Amino acid sequence: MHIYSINDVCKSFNNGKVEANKNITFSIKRGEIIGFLGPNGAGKSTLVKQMVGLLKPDEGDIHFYDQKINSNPEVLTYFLGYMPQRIGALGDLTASEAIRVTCKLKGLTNEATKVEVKTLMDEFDLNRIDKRPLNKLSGGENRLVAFCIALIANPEILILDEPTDGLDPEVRKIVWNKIMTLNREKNTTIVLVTHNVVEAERVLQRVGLINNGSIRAIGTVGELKDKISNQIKLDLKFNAMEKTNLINLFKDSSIYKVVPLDESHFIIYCDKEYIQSAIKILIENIGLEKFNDFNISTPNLEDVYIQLKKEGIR
Ligand SMILES: Nc1ncnc2c1ncn2[C@@H]1O[C@H](COP(=O)(O)OP(=O)(O)OP(=O)(O)O)[C@@H](O)[C@H]1O
Repeated sequence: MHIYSINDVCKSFNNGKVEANKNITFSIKRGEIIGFLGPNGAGKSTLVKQMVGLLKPDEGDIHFYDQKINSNPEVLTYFLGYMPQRIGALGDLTASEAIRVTCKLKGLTNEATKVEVKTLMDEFDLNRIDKRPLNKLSGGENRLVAFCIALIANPEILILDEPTDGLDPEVRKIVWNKIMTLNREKNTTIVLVTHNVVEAERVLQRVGLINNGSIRAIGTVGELKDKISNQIKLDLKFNAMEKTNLINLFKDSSIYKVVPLDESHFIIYCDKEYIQSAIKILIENIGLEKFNDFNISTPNLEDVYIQLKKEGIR
């Protein structure tokens, strides 16, 4: 049975001017780790806010097991841990106070609350920042507390909106490890939003790529990579003066897809059989001496993401 079923969900803002989610449909099985990737403003947070009952879909419906949550989000309270992008309401409390209050809201006894506060404060080394309220902590510290709050009472499903955003590499590793351990040992279902494609590729079992409010592709990391498996990638860094030259060289081609990352950094994607001619074109028209870096590789999930973001997957 699916833990979540999302059917044809649409959500817009500003009297329909901003279509944040358009006909979103997918389901989630118990014990999955699924993540949503997409550029800023793609509609990821809007989607998870509807899944946790903070927003109501304009159209379509969301079921948690067999319960429709559009009109009855309370059913989620005991099953769900949610980490929002920003902690607003608890900002005047310290980490331990915020954890304690959330334990009480979740119905834990005094004794269980005491144990939970101590366990989380110790596990994530939060005692060192417990003198200041959450709104006086750094962005990363604040997000770590938000992550801990989502873990309270060992929920069956965790919905995490950019859990590692702003965390330093060491803490990021701790958070990803915790996510994987909970999934492996307690079969916790994890739904997350992230911009970190490289880390996501290691952790996620299924990925949904969202752009302009729609799911553009959803599947296992392998399935998404298969969409571009016959491609090869040329990563070029060169003198910015050559930018126009390079764009003009390939602008009428349906064989080469040129993606600018910045003024002097470009990626060219093409099917494997065309790579030699791409190199020939570059050498003859620009010259090897103009390139600061030149790298050929097979594409990874990040490339699926880059292509989706810039132009859409072919
Ligand atoms: N409460 C709101 N009122 C008006 N517009 C909104 C509201 N919430 C979101 N939007 C708009 O809906 C679109 C989708 O926003 P959303 O926050 O879901 O994107 P996102 O993919 O989570 O972006 P990011 O990666 O930047 O967090 C954006 O254009 C955003 O400006």
